[in-house]
Amino acid sequence: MGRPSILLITIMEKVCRTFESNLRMFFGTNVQIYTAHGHRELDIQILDKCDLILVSSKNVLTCLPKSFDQNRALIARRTVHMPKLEQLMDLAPGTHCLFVSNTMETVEDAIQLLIRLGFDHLHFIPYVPGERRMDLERIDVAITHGLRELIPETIEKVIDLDTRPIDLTTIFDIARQLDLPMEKAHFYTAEFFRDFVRLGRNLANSVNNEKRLNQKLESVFNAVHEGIISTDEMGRITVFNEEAERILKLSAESCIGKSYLDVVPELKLDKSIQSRARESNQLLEIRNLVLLVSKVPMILDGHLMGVVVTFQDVTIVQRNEQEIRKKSSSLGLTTKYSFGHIIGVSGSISSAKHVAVKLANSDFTVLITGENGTGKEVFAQAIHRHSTRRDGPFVPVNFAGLAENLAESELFGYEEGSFTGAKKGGKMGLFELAHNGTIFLDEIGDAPLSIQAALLRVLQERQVMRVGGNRVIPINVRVIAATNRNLMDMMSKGAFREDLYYRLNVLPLNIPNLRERREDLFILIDYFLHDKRKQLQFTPEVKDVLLNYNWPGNIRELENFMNYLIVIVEGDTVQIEHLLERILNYRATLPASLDSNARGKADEREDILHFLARHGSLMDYENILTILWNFSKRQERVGRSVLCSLLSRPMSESQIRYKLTILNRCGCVSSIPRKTTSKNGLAALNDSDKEFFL
Ligand SMILES: Nc1ncnc2c1ncn2[C@@H]1O[C@H](COP(=O)(O)OP(=O)(O)OP(=O)(O)O)[C@@H](O)[C@H]1O
Repeated sequence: MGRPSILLITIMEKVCRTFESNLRMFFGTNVQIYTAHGHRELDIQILDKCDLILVSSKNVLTCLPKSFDQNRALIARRTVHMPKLEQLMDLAPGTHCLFVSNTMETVEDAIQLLIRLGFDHLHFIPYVPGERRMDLERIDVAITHGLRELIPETIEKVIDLDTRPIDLTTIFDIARQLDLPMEKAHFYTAEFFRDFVRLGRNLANSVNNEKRLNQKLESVFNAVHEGIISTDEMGRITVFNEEAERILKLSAESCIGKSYLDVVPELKLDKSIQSRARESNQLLEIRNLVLLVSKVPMILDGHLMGVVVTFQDVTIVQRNEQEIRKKSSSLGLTTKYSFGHIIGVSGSISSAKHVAVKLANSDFTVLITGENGTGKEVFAQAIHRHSTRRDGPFVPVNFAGLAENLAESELFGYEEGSFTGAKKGGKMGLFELAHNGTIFLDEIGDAPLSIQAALLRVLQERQVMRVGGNRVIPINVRVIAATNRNLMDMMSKGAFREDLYYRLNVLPLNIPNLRERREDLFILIDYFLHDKRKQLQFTPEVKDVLLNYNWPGNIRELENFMNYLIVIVEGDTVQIEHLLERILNYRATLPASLDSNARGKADEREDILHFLARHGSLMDYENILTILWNFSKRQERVGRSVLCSLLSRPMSESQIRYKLTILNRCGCVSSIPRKTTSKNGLAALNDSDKEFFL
């Protein structure tokens, strides 16, 4: 007996080839295979002699001769090429898919199979060219099994699932009918299941990726300061973030999955769903609140996927705005100074300026050190103004003036009801206020240890949590800290955290004190006077005193002193008597040699002359000393007013007072308080008037 024979009859040649290769894989050479396809005449002899006729569809049967015994024919059940299905997985629910084939039977059969395989979220539209006219306008994609040529040209996106192979059950039917061995069955089944597993794995991966993406999106939604509700195209709620829960006082759990009409019908989303138009900043009254609402329809590949609604409580928006406005003016969130305002030509200030410009070009944390009033804040503002954050806020915080119990809520803000006295609606912290700008932590050395720990956390994590809150708020701020204290010293005493110090001291900048740049003194004085539109001259003596004063309050002290002079000087010249006591009486440091006995008299004389010359005109000193010498010869002492009257070059009382202080300081003149007689006749010591002698 010969091999059993099968005649394959299909309309398309491609289908015939696929069937042949499917049967070969399963039955190998155990069957004789004949093929017939298209509208070519059928070889009746072959039709008669074959044991089994396998046809691709019922339609084909109608083409066979009437005499043909239909019991010998088998209609092939068809499956789908599994890996090709992946292309359908990216299609959004509701996508309009034109399913294209050559017979309606094939189309319907293929659609049924896809729906059974789980693609029931797609909207399939059967299509056989020429069968009926249809509007192809709303079609998103055409799907076919290997018949691309039948797809209308107007459709751009095409998914070809390839010719459908013979289903496994048909293979088993053939084997049974022809009594064929099943030895290769496992190849076919293995192939089939391998594709299936691969498809499943890819599907699982994409499900996992989607899950991860969803988790990320969820945390983004929850970090946002606005309520967010998202629905699908039917108006069913799919997202309900934490802020939405807080504003509407509803739990996400009780809302998700429900129609928005059952939860917040006031949103009136039907209009957005129908019109697909976005609506921004509508004021809606919902659950006794006035909300500022925006609705944005989500459209993907021309399909409405749902609507995203964002909203804020208007009272809070207004309060925040007011708070920001208030803060902007009271805290001066805008800067006053730039590098142009930093006056001085000395080497030390020029090099500090030079370094600061470089620091401004980076975004790292800066630690500015320097004495009181040297201009640390001026530098901080100039750095901010010169940086890429110049359009953002500059928020100064002074730790010296911040009470420990309020520091945390001031810096990080608080939520409503977090402590007694907390404002309704909570409050934004200074770090939040400085978002996208610079925060200036002034007098950082005065920050209590508890706040140092909190600051360290913020600097490390770049996010804050309001007092009494449970969500983290990401912040993007540049930190500039400043101090006049010796942080190293404080660290060694445990008063300043080492880890915080190293977080702050990324870019150090030291501002010189005024004593280190005396050459800038009169440049600064001119600047302040010019700024106040005042012209003042300084006598050489006054200049000398000012140059020798130690300016412990630095530029701030100098600026205040200029303001004082502007008020008290009546003419246009500053005389010695205009100077403040503390400046006048400042004990200029004597040369070390004057205190030492080790050096000879000549050296000593030289040093004294040098010292006197630095504190005024030597001729004036000579004039005073000559008068005192004449009195001393008679063993007499002399008071300031008599001395004044005897001078050949006139000097004012305060000039005399100053000169006598200097002479006294270098040991050339001695003084004792003058004895006066009081009204009751008793002798009294008058310390304000002294008598001088050599
Ligand atoms: N180089 C400068 N040029 C002009 N004015 C300056 C300069 N430096 C400081 N000033 C002025 O000196 C005053 C003190 O400056 P600033 O407040 O920046 O000092 P500070 O070092 O931050 O002081 P503190 O340590 O007390 O906080 C300011 O009014 C400022 O106008």
